[in-house]
Amino acid sequence: MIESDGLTKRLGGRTVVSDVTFRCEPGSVTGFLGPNGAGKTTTMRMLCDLSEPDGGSARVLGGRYRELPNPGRRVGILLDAAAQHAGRRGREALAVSAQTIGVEERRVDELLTRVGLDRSAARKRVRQYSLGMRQRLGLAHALLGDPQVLILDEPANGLDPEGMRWMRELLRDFADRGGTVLLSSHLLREVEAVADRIVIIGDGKIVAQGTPDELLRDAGTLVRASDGVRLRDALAAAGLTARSQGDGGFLVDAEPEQVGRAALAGGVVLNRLGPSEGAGLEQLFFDLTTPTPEPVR
Ligand SMILES: Nc1ncnc2c1ncn2[C@@H]1O[C@H](COP(=O)(O)OP(=O)(O)OP(=O)(O)O)[C@@H](O)[C@H]1O
Repeated sequence: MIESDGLTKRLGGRTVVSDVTFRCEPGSVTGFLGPNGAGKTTTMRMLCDLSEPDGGSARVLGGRYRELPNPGRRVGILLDAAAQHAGRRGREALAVSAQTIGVEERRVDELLTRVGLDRSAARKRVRQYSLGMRQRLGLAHALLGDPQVLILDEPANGLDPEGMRWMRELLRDFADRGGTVLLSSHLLREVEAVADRIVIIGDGKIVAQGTPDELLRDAGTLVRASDGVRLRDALAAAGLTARSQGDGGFLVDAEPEQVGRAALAGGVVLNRLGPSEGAGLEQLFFDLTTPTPEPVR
């Protein structure tokens, strides 16, 4: 279990994480989704006690990370794959960590195989690794202590499509065995394919959270007319917030019935009216993380 309760952080004179609250349950993958600079890394650093919150609290497995007995055996963390010791060989780096947290050396080779680093890769120095290889090694570090919780910041960065699929399968399997996974990404597709729950952050604030289905249900109404200008005017007259989709279509922040009534009042003939499933999470993500939705003009 991971609990972020009102986490708040000020950096460089401004609030970069503001009142961030969410929970990640055992047996599930939670995707922490937001554009670059939204506050994902800062939040994760507070969860791992690498940064002191200015407000709120963070709990992992029921307590503060730093107060957990032998946290390396209970929580696997990958925050910055690029920051690993560049001068060490892959296997050596993992073996040092194993010794530090009291894990048998046998597990080092098991994990290298599990993350897809072969003998030749394991012998190379980390500075020769591509970002994708560093991610794999970072994940091996995170898994080394056979933890119950994984906290991973942009773990798919630098992986090719095959590598991303492999990562998703690994995380799915980890959660299916009862583990708790929190992974961040700025790419919706990556998160959508694996997450049971999605927490969307924009400009330091949680803008939406729920299962992918719940988020889609709340995504508004898609409406279209041959006369897009007239429809736009009718929506504006009803005071509805809408975003143009092109082709006379609009994504409206209201229920279909409200939108239908607005069109009727404006005498507009519609050729589509319904929940916005077709617009997908992509549009929702874009809308939610774009600071102010354009009003209809
Ligand atoms: N040490 C710092 N001093 C001042 N501002 C900072 C510092 N670290 C981060 N920030 C700012 O805080 C905001 C949130 O950054 P953060 O790295 O948490 O975002 P992110 O969602 O992880 O984005 P990315 O995917 O780009 O890493 C950004 O605007 C960033 O510029």
